[in-house]
Amino acid sequence: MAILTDLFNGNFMPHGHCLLWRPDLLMLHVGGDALTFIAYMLIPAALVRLVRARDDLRFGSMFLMFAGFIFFCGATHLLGIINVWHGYYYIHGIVKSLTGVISIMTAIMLWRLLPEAISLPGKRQMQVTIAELVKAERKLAEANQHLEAEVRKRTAQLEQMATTDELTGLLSRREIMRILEVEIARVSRQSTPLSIMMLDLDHFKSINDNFGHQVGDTTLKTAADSFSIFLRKTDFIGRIGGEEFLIVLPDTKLNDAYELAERIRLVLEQHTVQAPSVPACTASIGIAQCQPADNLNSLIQRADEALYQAKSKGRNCVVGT
Ligand SMILES: Nc1nc2c(ncn2[C@@H]2O[C@H](COP(=O)(O)OP(=O)(O)OP(=O)(O)O)[C@@H](O)[C@H]2O)c(=O)[nH]1
Repeated sequence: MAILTDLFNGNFMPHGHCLLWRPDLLMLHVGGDALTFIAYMLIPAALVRLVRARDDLRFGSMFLMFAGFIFFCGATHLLGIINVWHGYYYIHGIVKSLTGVISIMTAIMLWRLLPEAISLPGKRQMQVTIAELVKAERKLAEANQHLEAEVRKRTAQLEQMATTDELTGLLSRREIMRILEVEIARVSRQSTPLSIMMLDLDHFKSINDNFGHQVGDTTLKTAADSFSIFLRKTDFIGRIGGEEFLIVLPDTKLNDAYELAERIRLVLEQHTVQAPSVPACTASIGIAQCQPADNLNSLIQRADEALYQAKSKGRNCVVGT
């Protein structure tokens, strides 16, 4: 209270040459310096916070120099207030000199950075660049989509090539064997019958030799078509060798497989005549029903043995085991 009274009655007069100061003049100077001091402490704090928060900030060291420079300016204003009542002119001088040094350094740094700062792209230029980037990105996404579609198409083609025999369109050897393995596993789980048919065209070599490879190819295709007519949707047929085919018949007992084989054999004779000069093609067929102890190899072997017997019996016949 005593200080406040002194302050306003004029007794608490400034130091030194300021003896003539009046209370209103004193308030004006002290108030102005105090506000400037507060602002000059808050600004560096904000700048330091900004630099610490944004590691991608350009000219971060310049911001820190500004922070230091403003801090020292604030310190001189603080000493300006203190020196009204005390005579710390020496300290004030040192702080002013430091402020001067850091101000000069900041100014030099600013001038050195100026060309780089001026050359930074402006807002409009940035907008143009962003628009170009967005356009390029869209084009890239389109190209990517196109590429993905192409890869999907090629993958489907490769899958098709791996599972299908190119000439006849039937399943490939690998695929029909894979299916047979699955069906054998199903037999042991569900105890349903499963039969297979091994079919080999007779004297096919002579067709090739007498009428050419192309006629041989056509015969193979026609034969494949004629087998397929008799098969159910649940049956599978594949080409497992040059003129050798394997038919997998789920849910089929040996007798039924035998009947089906006879029908296929008979129809083949009629279907494979391409021209009056080309003789009809016949087939020898070996069939086998899957037994509980069978695996892929043993089942195939039994059907193969039956086929061999059919060949030995004079061909164009069916043998079952
Ligand atoms: N045109 C054609 N011929 C093929 C193809 N694959 C294999 N061959 C031919 O099929 C013939 C098979 O001959 P062989 O193994 O002696 O059998 P085969 O003449 O039918 O005699 P058997 O089976 O004992 O009745 C060979 O001449 C092969 O060149 C093919 O994709 N196209």
